[in-house]
Amino acid sequence: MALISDTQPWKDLKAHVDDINQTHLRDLLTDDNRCQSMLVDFDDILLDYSRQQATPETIQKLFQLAEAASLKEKINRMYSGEHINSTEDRSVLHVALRASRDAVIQSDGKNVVPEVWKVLDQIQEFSERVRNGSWVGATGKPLKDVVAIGIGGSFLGPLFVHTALQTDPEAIESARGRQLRFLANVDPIDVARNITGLNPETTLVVVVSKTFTTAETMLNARTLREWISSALGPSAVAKHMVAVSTNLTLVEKFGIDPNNAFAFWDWVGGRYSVCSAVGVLPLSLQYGFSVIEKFLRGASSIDQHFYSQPFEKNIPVLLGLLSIWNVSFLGYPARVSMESNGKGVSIDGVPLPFEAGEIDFGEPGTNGQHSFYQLIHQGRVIPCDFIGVVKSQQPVFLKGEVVSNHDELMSNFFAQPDALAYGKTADQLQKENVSPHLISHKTFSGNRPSLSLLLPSLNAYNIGQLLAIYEHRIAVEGFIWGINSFDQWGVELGKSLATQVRKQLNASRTKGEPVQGFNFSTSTMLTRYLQASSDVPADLPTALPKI
Ligand SMILES: O=P(O)(O)OC[C@H]1O[C@H](O)[C@H](O)[C@@H](O)[C@@H]1O
Repeated sequence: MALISDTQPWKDLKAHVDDINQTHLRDLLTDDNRCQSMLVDFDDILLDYSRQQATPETIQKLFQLAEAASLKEKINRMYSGEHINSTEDRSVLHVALRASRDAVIQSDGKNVVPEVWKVLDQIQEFSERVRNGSWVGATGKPLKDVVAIGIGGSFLGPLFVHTALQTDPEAIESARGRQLRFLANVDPIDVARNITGLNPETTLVVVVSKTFTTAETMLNARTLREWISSALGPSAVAKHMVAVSTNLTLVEKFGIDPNNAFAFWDWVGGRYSVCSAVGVLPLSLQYGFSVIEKFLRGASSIDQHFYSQPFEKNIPVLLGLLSIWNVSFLGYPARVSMESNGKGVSIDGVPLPFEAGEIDFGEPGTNGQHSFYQLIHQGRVIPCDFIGVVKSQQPVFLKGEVVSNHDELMSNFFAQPDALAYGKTADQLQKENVSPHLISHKTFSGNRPSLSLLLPSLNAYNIGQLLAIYEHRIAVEGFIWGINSFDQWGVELGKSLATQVRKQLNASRTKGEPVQGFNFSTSTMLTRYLQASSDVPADLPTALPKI
């Protein structure tokens, strides 16, 4: 049960922090050989990590750490379907979701690729029938709008891809006349926002839930089932609701025809499920299967790259190692992560004596410049990823402007990393005749790490690549830290406490039972809430948003 922090390479890196603290990015960036060695080119994607607080020596030491953590073996074990998610005794095979039809990927002695393609073929067929109007709603009208109900991994991945594709020329063409909306939050306001302007007669609801038990999703699903059946009669549900789940028994119990259920498997983690029917079904309904197949191919290209490239040229490995360096050695707390790596114990349950996992935030375009960049330039040190695209999805040129609108955007992409790295010294400011009382305010320390990822464009294929790069980076970090990036026990406690509150609210409203079993603060709040909302009927009548 050795921890990675007990190994020599970890200790060497700890000692190396002092060397790095003597450097400044301003100086490191003058070394062209160093910078050249920190560029990686793959399939027209360019990674530049020269603005990391690292020297080639740091990178070598990180490779030694990777060796001590048996990174290559762990990657191989993932691809070969071993149960690396040990706390749930499961394989971790989201790479199989985008493998080519003839690939062989085993889980529990069985090649899973044919099952994957069976569902993909089913999605292709179904989405084409809906899109070409041969599958119609209960009143004979084509279903042009889709509401995908799901939360967490059953929402965020598909939303990311949808957001990126919405402005892609090919995707726009194939989505003409159609709408895709996502209903995640359980707030009734979100139901109201979602159904505004939609007609049940022309709407298809896709219920997306790995377990088919998530409280928010199931309540939203029952709400939209009511929305459909109160408008079109209960038999309309069969034509207007389909499901994506690993639990097909519960899908049937809910009242959805098993023929209209799209399966996936317990070897797909919720957060890694966008390439399963979770994402592929709603996105194919909106954009057509052929566009989404390109997205899968992009992800697959990174899967092969991650599996086969040596570490020096391996984008997800480099990103993962640099994250480890920033979080566990330089002590920077933020960057990009999802629930996967927010752990306090190793995969064997040993408390970690170092920080693992980062806090994730970001903004598209220059929105960040106008909100939180002040903090990252002069306040806390927060390593940044800048993701840029060479070719805009929607170029705009205005006569008389100095540059195109995309060039304007990209000016910031190129400038910000240098602003963070170099900063601005008091000396420079004096030379510019800045008044003495403003010098300290206008000084930028610089030496703030970032990395840049330049993609050729943002079409479905590149979106798939971007997704897979970030998925695999998380895995690399988890493999090195020795944590399980594939379970999420940390979200369970809140859910079970909510169950206790739900029971109390029901008992108080229906039987007038006093609030009990909670601490002083929660009891006071709950009592206040119940008193102030005593007009909520005990026996709930059906009432949908009046919008
Ligand atoms: O897809 P479902 O079973 O409804 O789960 C939805 C979400 O629930 C949990 O909170 C998990 O932490 C997420 O990983 C998951 O994506």
